[in-house]
Amino acid sequence: MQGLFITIEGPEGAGKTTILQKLAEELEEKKFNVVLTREPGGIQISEQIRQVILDPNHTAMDSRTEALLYAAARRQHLIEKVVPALERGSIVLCDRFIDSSLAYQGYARGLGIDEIFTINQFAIQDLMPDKTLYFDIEPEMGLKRIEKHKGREINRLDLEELDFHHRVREGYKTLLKMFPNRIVEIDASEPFETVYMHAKRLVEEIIAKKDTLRI
Ligand SMILES: Nc1ncnc2c1ncn2[C@@H]1O[C@H](COP(=O)(O)OP(=O)(O)OP(=O)(O)O)[C@@H](O)[C@H]1O
Ligand SMILES: Cc1cn([C@H]2C[C@H](O)[C@@H](COP(=O)(O)O)O2)c(=O)[nH]c1=O
Repeated sequence: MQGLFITIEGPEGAGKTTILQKLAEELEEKKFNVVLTREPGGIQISEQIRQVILDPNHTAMDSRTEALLYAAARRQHLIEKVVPALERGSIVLCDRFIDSSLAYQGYARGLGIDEIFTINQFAIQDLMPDKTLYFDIEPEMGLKRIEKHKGREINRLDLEELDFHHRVREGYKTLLKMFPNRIVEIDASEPFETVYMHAKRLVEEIIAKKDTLRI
């Protein structure tokens, strides 16, 4: 495909959404076609699935149901939004993708990284990101940031115990070892400008390797 598929990953409150928004604005100013989107969500059907998954009242949700719902939301979002954008030659910046399922459901919930990869393979049919930026942060620091973030809804996964959030981070560390060529780590505990400049430099390097992207 003509475009570039970049995903951004990390525990809660790492700064993914804020940095992606700024990056997208700057790339658009430089005349790139950018599609900024998120998972679960990004299109109507997947946003509705998101509400079901993340509703804090849904405490009875089974872990496998949760994993399948994330994969279903991913499938629809990929087919309706990501693939057409890549075919048009856009840069797709996606806030979370398959690695979230591998870290949260596969590792932290204990369902198994390989098992979760298999059900997701049915959903994505080999369409993996070109590059993934992993924002690393201590869960305590990330959770403190989202507590302070006015207007940020607290969802069902935010409410998991601290141990769960530590396992999520361990899960991501495992993925870094499994996919060393695709996933690159950024220290997200640094001040905002430092994290932003690091992410921006990496994205510019990725773009420079692909010369078909400018409008
Ligand atoms: N490097 C930083 N230092 C301090 N605060 C930050 C930094 N980056 C982002 N923030 C602030 O932390 C809060 C959470 O940021 P953001 O929503 O971007 O995180 P996130 O990784 O998308 O979180 P989640 O995945 O849980 O939605 C926001 O209030 C944001 O302004
Ligand atoms: C895609 C995906 C996400 N999750 C979790 C990670 C977060 O706790 C929420 C999404 O909230 P955010 O504010 O948009 O970051 O869902 C997951 O467990 N598995 C996934 O595949």
